[in-house]
Amino acid sequence: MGMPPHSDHGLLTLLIQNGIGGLQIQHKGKWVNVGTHPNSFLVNTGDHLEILSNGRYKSVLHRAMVNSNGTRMSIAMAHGPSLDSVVSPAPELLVSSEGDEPAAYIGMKYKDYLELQQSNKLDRVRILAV
Ligand SMILES: O=C(O)CCC(=O)C(=O)O
Ligand SMILES: [Fe+2]
Repeated sequence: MGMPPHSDHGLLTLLIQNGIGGLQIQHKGKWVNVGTHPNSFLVNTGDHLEILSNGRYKSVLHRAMVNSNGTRMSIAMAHGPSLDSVVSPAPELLVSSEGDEPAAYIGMKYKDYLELQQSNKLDRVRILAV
């Protein structure tokens, strides 16, 4: 099964793949193939890690391509906060010895974020870019 370009919600996603490639990440504007390594997890950074870290860790834009070499199977395990948590940049990261750093993201309840992401309104674009 293929998947259109998106970034994951939550902090981190752990992905197990069956050895058939097809996952690609966007790096410097180009789609790059991700290899499959046996007995390993692939870890994707998610939107809420980007928000919490005030942009220090960017969520990765990725997609899954189908191919004729075999059936690709993967299991993705998302990890995020509780649904009622408001996620915003960590206050500790907004002050440093060099002065104040502006918050680059507004706070939003995780549940509301998921509803927005799942709605058809955004056509599965990267929600942080909206
Ligand atoms: O097919 C894949 O490995 C991608 C899965 C994925 O990106 C997701 O479930 O969010
Ligand atoms: Fe994903």
